[in-house]
Amino acid sequence: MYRSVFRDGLFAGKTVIVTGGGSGIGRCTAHELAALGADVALIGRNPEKLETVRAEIAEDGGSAACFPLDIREEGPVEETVGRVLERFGRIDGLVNNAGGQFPAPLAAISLKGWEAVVKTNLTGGFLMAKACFLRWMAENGGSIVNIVADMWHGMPGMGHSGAARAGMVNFTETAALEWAPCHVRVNAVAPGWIASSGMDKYPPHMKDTIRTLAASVPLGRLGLEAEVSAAIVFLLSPAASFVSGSTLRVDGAAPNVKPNWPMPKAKPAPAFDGFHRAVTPRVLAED
Ligand SMILES: CCCCCCC/C=C/C(=O)SCCNC(=O)CCNC(=O)[C@H](O)C(C)(C)COP(=O)(O)OP(=O)(O)OC[C@H]1O[C@@H](n2cnc3c(N)ncnc32)[C@H](O)[C@@H]1OP(=O)(O)O
Ligand SMILES: NC(=O)C1=CN([C@@H]2O[C@H](COP(=O)(O)OP(=O)(O)OC[C@H]3O[C@@H](n4cnc5c(N)ncnc54)[C@H](OP(=O)(O)O)[C@@H]3O)[C@@H](O)[C@H]2O)C=CC1
Repeated sequence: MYRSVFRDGLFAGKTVIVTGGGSGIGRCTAHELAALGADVALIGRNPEKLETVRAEIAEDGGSAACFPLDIREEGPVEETVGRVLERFGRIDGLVNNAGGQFPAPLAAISLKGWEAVVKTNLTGGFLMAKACFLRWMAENGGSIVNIVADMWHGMPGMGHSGAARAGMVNFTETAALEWAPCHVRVNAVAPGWIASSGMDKYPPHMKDTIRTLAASVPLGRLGLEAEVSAAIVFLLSPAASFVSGSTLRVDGAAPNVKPNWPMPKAKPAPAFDGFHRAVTPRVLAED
């Protein structure tokens, strides 16, 4: 009889860390994993949000524990990964989901703001992955899923975050290569425009801009948190046992839908001048 890989208890006896597990896509992913039998380690800065999700999971009969942490701090990251191991005895999966940004034009981003975003979306994911690898996965295998966003060809207002996400895609591909001999798979999920609770933090005019983007998405709407979680869970699971180094877009076929945030007015681009004409190949310069 054929036994499908997709079955109840798919994650029974497994432990998965979900960063940013106290809200939005992370919360939804934590619920999905717990419903499939995983012990879930919830990470985020706000202990109350984590505790709410832990209690929701417990009420559904699942298993979760809270580990308040700012993923940008190396010492606390290592200490927290150690505490997850003490609590659950193993780490089979890591979902590097914690992240975010404040939409702002590049010229308005201070060094402090740039570093806050890049450390959240790139450095923190690296620290978490490295700690899980060194403390457990190098010896026992595992699966890591990094949440990014498809902004690597540029996105107005998201320069800090886009640079970090592009870096995270490269990190994903490099870690997949370096850690393959240890049976550690590393993939990324790139959500498009998702109607998540994370968007609640954006100012009203930006939320309005995002709502209007729905019409430009080929599938005709914003995505749902659960639609991103389903992709994350697939990549974590044995169903993806030959998938590593991939970035899976979950965006309704909308990699190029860019927001029209209020940005400084552009000056017209300079015209083709004499200097350029002098160095332009003859065939192009004839007229
Ligand atoms: C087709 C593909 C589509 C892809 C679409 C992608 C769309 C993405 C959507 C999402 O990601 S939705 C939800 C994600 N959640 C959030 O974004 C949460 C909100 N953001 C944050 O919490 C922060 O941005 C953070 C960096 C993630 C958290 O860092 P931290 O708490 O350390 O930040 P702050 O203390 O608030 O600020 C630090 C520093 O940053 C500067 N700054 C903050 N806001 C602005 C701003 N609006 N403009 C310019 N600079 C800003 C500022 O210098 C702060 O320093 P000080 O004020 O303390 O000097
Ligand atoms: N919604 C969307 O359209 C898209 C979202 N994404 C990305 O998906 C991920 C989830 O987003 P979403 O659920 O929408 O938004 P949320 O804001 O709900 O989720 C972000 C989570 O990250 C946590 N977090 C932020 N900074 C840190 C930190 N330094 N250390 C630990 N935890 C941190 C937050 O918790 P706390 O504040 O308590 O620390 C929060 O729970 C993010 O990386 C986001 O950028 C990507 C593309 C599109």
